[in-house]
Amino acid sequence: MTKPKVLISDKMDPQAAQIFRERGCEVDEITGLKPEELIEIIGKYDGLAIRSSTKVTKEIIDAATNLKVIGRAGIGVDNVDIPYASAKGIVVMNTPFGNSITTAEHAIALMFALARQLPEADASTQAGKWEKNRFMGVEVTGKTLGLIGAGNIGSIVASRALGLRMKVVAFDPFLTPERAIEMGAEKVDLETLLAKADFITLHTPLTDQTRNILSAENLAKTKKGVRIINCARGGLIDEAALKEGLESGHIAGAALDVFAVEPAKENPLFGTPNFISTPHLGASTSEAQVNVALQVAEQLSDYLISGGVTNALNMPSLSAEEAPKLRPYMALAEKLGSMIGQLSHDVIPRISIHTEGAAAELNQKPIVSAVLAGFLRTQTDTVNMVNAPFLARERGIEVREIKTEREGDYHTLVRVSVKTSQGERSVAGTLFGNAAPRLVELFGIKVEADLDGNMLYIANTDAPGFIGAVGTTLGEAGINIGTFHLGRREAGGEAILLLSVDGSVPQELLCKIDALPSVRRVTPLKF
Ligand SMILES: NC(=O)c1ccc[n+]([C@@H]2O[C@H](COP(=O)([O-])OP(=O)(O)OC[C@H]3O[C@@H](n4cnc5c(N)ncnc54)[C@H](O)[C@@H]3O)[C@@H](O)[C@H]2O)c1
Ligand SMILES: O=C(O)[C@H](O)COP(=O)(O)O
Repeated sequence: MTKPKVLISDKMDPQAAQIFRERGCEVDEITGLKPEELIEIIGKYDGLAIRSSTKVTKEIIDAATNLKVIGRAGIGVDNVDIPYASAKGIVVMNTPFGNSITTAEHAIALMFALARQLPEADASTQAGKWEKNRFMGVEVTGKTLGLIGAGNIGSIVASRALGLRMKVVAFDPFLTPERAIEMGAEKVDLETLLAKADFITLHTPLTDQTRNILSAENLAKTKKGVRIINCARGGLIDEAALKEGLESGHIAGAALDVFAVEPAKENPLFGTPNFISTPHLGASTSEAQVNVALQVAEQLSDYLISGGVTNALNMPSLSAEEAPKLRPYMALAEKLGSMIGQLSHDVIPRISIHTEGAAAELNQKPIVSAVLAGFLRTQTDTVNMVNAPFLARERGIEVREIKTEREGDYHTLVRVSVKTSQGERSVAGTLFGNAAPRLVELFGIKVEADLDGNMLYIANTDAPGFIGAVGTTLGEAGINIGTFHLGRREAGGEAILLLSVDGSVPQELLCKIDALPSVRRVTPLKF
């Protein structure tokens, strides 16, 4: 097996490269690439490991013809076009916890820097001024800290603030009252937070809802003398309005680690009184960088080597332990999806995936994605497990999942049904020896077959001489039959024949078979 190739395109702890190599990947570390340089080389890589500097745009993704996975050593993935990566079937992962403590500590550090004007005091003292009377600070004890966003980082900030004897109020529409109590924070609406907080710290992602959450209008609602910290994302604060607030003295201080445009080599806020900045250092401690580098390398190599999926933003998780157990089911699911796709000539508004027995005890998401991938591959060859649910949604296909834990006729069974204009049609399969996918039922007729290579599906009326006629027709055309599987609803009634053949069957021969007495329909299949 050729080794998967990974590119590390942002500065990362050297342990990342070491892990990739130990786990069986080839790795190149090339940082500081311009977009056109990345486009030039990305085509040869299976995996891409990044931080926030590499922007994974549509153009990069289009050039990444072999790319299977993008791993963000960190939290924010706003530098990756996830919808486009999903549409192209590329898994996007991040490391959601590795740098949270470090970033929370940076927010607390900036809060103290603001409270005691540390950067200005340092600059003045080192300039030999000894301005003891110029720098009058404020205590944080007893003050109210307003958290906008109370997820991983926000909740760690809350715990540190409580240790400093601050009161914490939190605005987060997704924060449950129970979780707020557990955090020791008071859940409030944004208006209340703006009115009450002495310090405001932001910890949300940048979304359509959070963009400019501290707009000019909202900044005007803050308490006079408020101090604002942003270690989350540029774009959450209206920078021009912040500058005005600082200049007017309504805002007593602001500390930004992140900016609307990065790298922020120029920014109107620079030089404003009581303004402190750091160059997106929230995650920059040796501890956090080791954490995220190890995690991203482990996650990417797991995916590339064994199919394990952890912390993916566009695909269900699948642990490296689960992957070997699920792999034969995914193969079965994909074959069943493909079979029903190849045999459906209608618009399909609904697909139902029913698992029974052992299959029902497994993680259903990968099985469902595999069915959809198999089904949609008959319509597009750019589909895979990542983009299949997305494409199905785009095509208006309703997807239903049904589980029956008790066993039926088989110890384990996956059934795929589609709604057609003629009603519900289904195929079902099991695993032989817990490993080999096998069809056991087709359109309500029991028939056992391995679904492999080139096959022919023939629907016929059960009649003597039919099998011989098919064999002779294929034989005369020099087509060898590999396997032969028969099923029928009742003697003399609806029947099916599934054949595996060595090589594809040309159209004229299909027409000849179609013209044989008692044949109702013939369809070539490919697995
Ligand atoms: N400066 C840095 O170097 C650095 C380092 C790590 C993370 N970050 C950034 O910090 C941010 C927070 O990270 P996290 O790990 O805590 O994320 P998280 O997903 O754990 O928490 C985000 C919280 O924001 C809340 N939220 C979402 N929409 C909201 C809205 N409209 N109003 C209020 N709250 C809303 C969510 O409910 C969630 O609780 C992310 O943007 C991340 O990229 C920055
Ligand atoms: O979202 C994150 O994890 C932070 O913004 C860290 O970014 P960085 O890896 O570029 O320091």
